[in-house]
Amino acid sequence: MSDYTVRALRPDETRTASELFRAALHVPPLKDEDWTYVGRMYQPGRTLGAFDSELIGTARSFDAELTVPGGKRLPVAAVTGVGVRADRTRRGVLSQLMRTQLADFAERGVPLAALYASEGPIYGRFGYGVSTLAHDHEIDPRRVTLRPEVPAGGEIETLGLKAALERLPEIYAGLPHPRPGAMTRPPYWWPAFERHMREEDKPPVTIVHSGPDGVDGFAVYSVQRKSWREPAVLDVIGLHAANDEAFAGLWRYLLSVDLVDVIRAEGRPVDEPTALLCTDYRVVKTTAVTDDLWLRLVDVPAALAAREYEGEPVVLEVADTLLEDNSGRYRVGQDGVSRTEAPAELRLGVDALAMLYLGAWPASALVTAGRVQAADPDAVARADRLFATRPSAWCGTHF
Ligand SMILES: CC(=O)SCCNC(=O)CCNC(=O)[C@H](O)C(C)(C)COP(=O)(O)OP(=O)(O)OC[C@H]1O[C@@H](n2cnc3c(N)ncnc32)[C@H](O)[C@@H]1OP(=O)(O)O
Repeated sequence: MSDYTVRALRPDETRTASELFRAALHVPPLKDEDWTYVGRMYQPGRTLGAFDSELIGTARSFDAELTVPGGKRLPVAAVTGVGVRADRTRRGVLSQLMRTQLADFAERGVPLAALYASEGPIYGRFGYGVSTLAHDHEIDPRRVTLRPEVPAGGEIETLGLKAALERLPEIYAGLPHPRPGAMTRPPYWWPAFERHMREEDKPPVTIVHSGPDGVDGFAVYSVQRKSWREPAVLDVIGLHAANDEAFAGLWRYLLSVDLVDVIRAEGRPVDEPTALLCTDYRVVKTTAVTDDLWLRLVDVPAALAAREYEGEPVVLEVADTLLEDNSGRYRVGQDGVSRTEAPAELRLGVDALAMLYLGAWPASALVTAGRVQAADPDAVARADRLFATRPSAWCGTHF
């Protein structure tokens, strides 16, 4: 028996939860003036607290939608704000918070949950798997020459902080986000973005791209230089483009900003062709390949049925120790998904299923790593084809 309880927090308790979470991340508590807007990111009823004599752990979530292969958007519970007090870790507090949270998502019929992980070993045990990957790039802009066929791009408008905060929610919502893993940005997301924008020493700059049909892309960046003796770094905080002209136009601008020694663009899609814009492919260095979004299939049959597939069917046997209703065999094919009594061809945990689901990992790689067991070796190539996706999965909305 645990000597603590877990319950949903009242609105007047969320600031204490924020302080606990920030302390767990080694950052100071928010000032009163910041809390006035940051407090708005707490969706009512969605912050859990673990208590013994006082609050010792917390986790929260907010509602959004996630694009799945084929283009449908499914409800997703975006999980964040997870922290346990340093003097109460490794005694099961997070596990209890995660179990309570997942049971709540399942009861409310939310098919997916997702998060960004602070560390790799934490969330697999709760059924989350790395379902999108990202590249970190570093570019020396002085060495870049764009290839002659790169589109000219359209008009660029620069927005100050106030205008950016007012206009970006609508601009983001108006762009197509076709990649599997793309997420909507509901009102509960934007206060954290505002906090990030206000936190920077040098206020970030927003540029908006317009083509013949109006606004079709934007980027947010900031330039940091510790002293005049040190290199100036332009950090691309976000870049979303609806078409090739907008992608080229935004990069043309970023590459032309003066007094910049290094451009860093972290967390970009793995198939984004930034290097292909340049005459010298090597000037765009990939400095890291990282996990982007971790996904959890809360309702396996609903989530499997919502995406599209191509090719011959496979029979998967899924094991889910936390949400037992998900366990069982599924025939997955381009003609649909159904539960089946047919023999299992591939066996996997619900965390490995999340890694397959958006197409980030081929089934064959998961078999090689022992994450999927192939009862029928022929099924591996079929699963590779069935779950493959283009363009590559990417979320690009950190929370
Ligand atoms: C989505 C987000 O918000 S990401 C931010 C997550 N928060 C942080 O990283 C803040 C700092 N860390 C913490 O607050 C805590 O250490 C937490 C939340 C990561 C873990 O909380 P705990 O209450 O210690 O986790 P709990 O005791 O339930 O651990 C469950 C299991 O996970 C393991 N585990 C938990 N955290 C870690 C970790 N960081 N590294 C490796 N293993 C871990 C435990 O050893 C335990 O394993 P076992 O079941 O085999 O014994």
